[in-house]
Amino acid sequence: MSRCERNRTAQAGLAIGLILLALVLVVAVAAPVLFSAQADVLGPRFASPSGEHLLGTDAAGHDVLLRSLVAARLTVLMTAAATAVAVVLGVFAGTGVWLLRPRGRELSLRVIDAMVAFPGLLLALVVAAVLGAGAGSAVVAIGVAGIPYFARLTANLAARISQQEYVSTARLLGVGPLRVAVRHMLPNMAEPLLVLAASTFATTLTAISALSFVGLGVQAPAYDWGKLLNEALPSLLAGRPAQLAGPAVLIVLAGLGAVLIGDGLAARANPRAAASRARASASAAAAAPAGDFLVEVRDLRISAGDRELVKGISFDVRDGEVVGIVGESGSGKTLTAMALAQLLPDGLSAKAARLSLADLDLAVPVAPARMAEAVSLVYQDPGSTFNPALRMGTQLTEVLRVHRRTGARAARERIIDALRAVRLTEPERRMRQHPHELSGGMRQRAMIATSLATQPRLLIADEPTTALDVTVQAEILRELRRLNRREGMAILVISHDIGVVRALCDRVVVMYHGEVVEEVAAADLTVDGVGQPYTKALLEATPELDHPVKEPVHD
Ligand SMILES: Nc1ncnc2c1ncn2[C@@H]1O[C@H](COP(=O)(O)OP(=O)(O)OP(=O)(O)O)[C@@H](O)[C@H]1O
Repeated sequence: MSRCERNRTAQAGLAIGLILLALVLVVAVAAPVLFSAQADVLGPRFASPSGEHLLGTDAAGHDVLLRSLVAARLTVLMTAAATAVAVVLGVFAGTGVWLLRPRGRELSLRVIDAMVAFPGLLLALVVAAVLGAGAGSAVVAIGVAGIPYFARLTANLAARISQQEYVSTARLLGVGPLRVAVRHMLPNMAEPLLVLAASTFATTLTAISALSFVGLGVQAPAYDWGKLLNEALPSLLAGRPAQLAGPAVLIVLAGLGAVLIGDGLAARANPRAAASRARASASAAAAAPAGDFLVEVRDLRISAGDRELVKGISFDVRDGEVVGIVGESGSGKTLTAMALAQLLPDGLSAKAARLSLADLDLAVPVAPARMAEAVSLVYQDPGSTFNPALRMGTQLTEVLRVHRRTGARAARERIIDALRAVRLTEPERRMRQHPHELSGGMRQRAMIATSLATQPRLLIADEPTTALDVTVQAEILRELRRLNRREGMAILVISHDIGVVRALCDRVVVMYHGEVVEEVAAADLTVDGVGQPYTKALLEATPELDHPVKEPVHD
């Protein structure tokens, strides 16, 4: 079956699932109102199916069909409650795990893994036995047994989403972990959590019914489908299966509906396609600005355990200067920038003889609010820079609202001004749009605008044009250069493309295998001007850009 056919089948399944579950819900709502009294009327015992009693009667003389329909409400309520316990507490636990420090997180994940490996129904039986038989304890027991599954999924999703650039951006902006979790992470987990919730509804239904069937769930005179199955057992053994049919068919229909909905939702889940990459190129000349060192890096070493990834590099950035770090993939450019932004991934450690930004000592943890004032980041992929679940306006104004305590209206006006400054068209409309409604170039302009909002001393641009269409690249580079001139803000540009850094930068640091091999003025970036064979090879592999970036700036 082709992928397209599979998708169509899943969508048809979703529609059937929704219809089935809707029917069960209608029965659950209406049947107790319409048939409660009739379902309690006693007729002949063990009557066979007939026009009067379509599925016959039970040992006490109750109409089996009416009791099955009436039992829908209690069964669905218990199932929904137990599912809600599993979802809410599981998501809470999984998010909490992500908020812990790495060691606590690791330990908690191992505990969750062990609980997932423990059979859920066995755990539920233990909990139900401890709490005593009853509908309430069945809900708690089955709900508790479901918690580890949601906790593990949430923790795994949180680990993945926390690597997204919009989360790093929020962290750099000083947004607290709880707010990051609630605003930026949970909305992006909704889809997989919904899929798991739908299939959990089905397993919870059978588990709740199983508990009532073995006598640990609903107690007489109340009844759910599991209890009706229990009562039908003697009839089944006596060769009268009809009594079983009502609850059994309804359990299957409700469970099938939930499973089909889960499958349909899973098929609709549409993982974001990786952005296509293109290469930029450029040419021109620039004057090297002078001034005090804004950034000082001395003997910076970044390690993963005992593996050294950045091996004692040193360089400086002056106030107002545009410095490029160039080198092939894996040479340590991004890690160097992340060390400067204090955003190194877990498991990596940095030490340096000196690592400073203006008066901030970056070798020790700096309060996020101060970091947010000092550094801004522009990432490679403008598609993943923004949270897809939030409107542009909400996220663009976040930095001002969190740090400057700026009111919503004033923050909006400032950001609209900033969007105008980076020449984004129709800024008011953009604020109302979601990230996917903007082109890559627009999103990158918006990112640059928001990174200017705190008037940072240093802007780190990590491959700012790599993911953009080739026609947009030169525009964005020109925009960065213009802002550098106008705002006097220093920029550290990370790129594997020597053409980009030559076009944009005053000075270039060339990295190779975690070391600085050469530092050279951008004006000297010619095959004859550089000293190292590695830099020459990079230059020889670089095409020229048609449009100059360092054109005069007229503002
Ligand atoms: N979290 C991590 N744990 C372990 N190793 C890592 C981690 N992040 C990066 N590395 C390794 O560190 C080295 C430098 O990575 P870095 O991302 O700084 O390279 P880069 O020069 O920016 O490359 P690219 O242009 O591909 O992003 C690479 O070998 C990479 O595999």
